[in-house]
Amino acid sequence: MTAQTTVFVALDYADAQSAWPLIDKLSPQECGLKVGKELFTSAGPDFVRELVKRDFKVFLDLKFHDIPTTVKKAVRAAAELGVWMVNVHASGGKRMLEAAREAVADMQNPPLVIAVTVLTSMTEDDLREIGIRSSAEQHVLHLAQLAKSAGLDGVVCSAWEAQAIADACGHDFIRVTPGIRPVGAEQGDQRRIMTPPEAAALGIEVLVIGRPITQAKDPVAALHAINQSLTA
Ligand SMILES: O=c1ccn([C@@H]2O[C@H](COP(=O)(O)O)[C@@H](O)[C@H]2O)c(=O)[nH]1
Repeated sequence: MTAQTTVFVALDYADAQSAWPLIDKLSPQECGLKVGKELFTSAGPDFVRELVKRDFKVFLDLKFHDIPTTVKKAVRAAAELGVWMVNVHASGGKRMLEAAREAVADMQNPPLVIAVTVLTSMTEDDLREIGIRSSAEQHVLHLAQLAKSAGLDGVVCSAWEAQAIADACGHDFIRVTPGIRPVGAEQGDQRRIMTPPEAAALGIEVLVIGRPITQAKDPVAALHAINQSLTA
């Protein structure tokens, strides 16, 4: 792992019981943990609090997307779990993004609040189907600048757009990139993908990696190999 690139393991398990065997073998020094919709819905807030208690940096990936008041309350509830980072969808608009920021403004140790731009599973054909005519990179940049102007800390994007975001939004605007695939790993439903060393070479702060680790024969060895590849 380089000084600035950290792997967050996406714990996309059905329930806490299925997730603990891997978590018990991991240390907060070698990775952060991402809890998404499936595991949070089944395992709940106490599971997240336990990860925080074990000193893991937790990215609670619930991608809130609703009216500003609802998002503000949801972000606050997520933040009070003690997590390191929470997120919302940038396409909820500027007032919604500002509400997300305001939700944690009075906290002593607020989580980072970031916005999802264009899902890494989406192609330009997918964007056209939902009425977006610009290229994926242009749309990601537009949403990243909107998130920046609303005072958010960074964005979820694909590694393909990471350099353009740093150029447009500055180097302290965090880029969180799923869609990371070691050479030979199955692409699955991801479309805008990059290898871990290529992404680290771009200085990307957070690499989110799920199935290439969790579905490996030896998930801990898979994580170690990825961390090694970042420093090679
Ligand atoms: O644009 C996005 C936003 C979030 N994700 C999440 O990241 C992980 C990726 O898992 P893999 O198994 O490595 O594909 C997953 O939890 C997604 O919900 C994303 O992939 N893309």
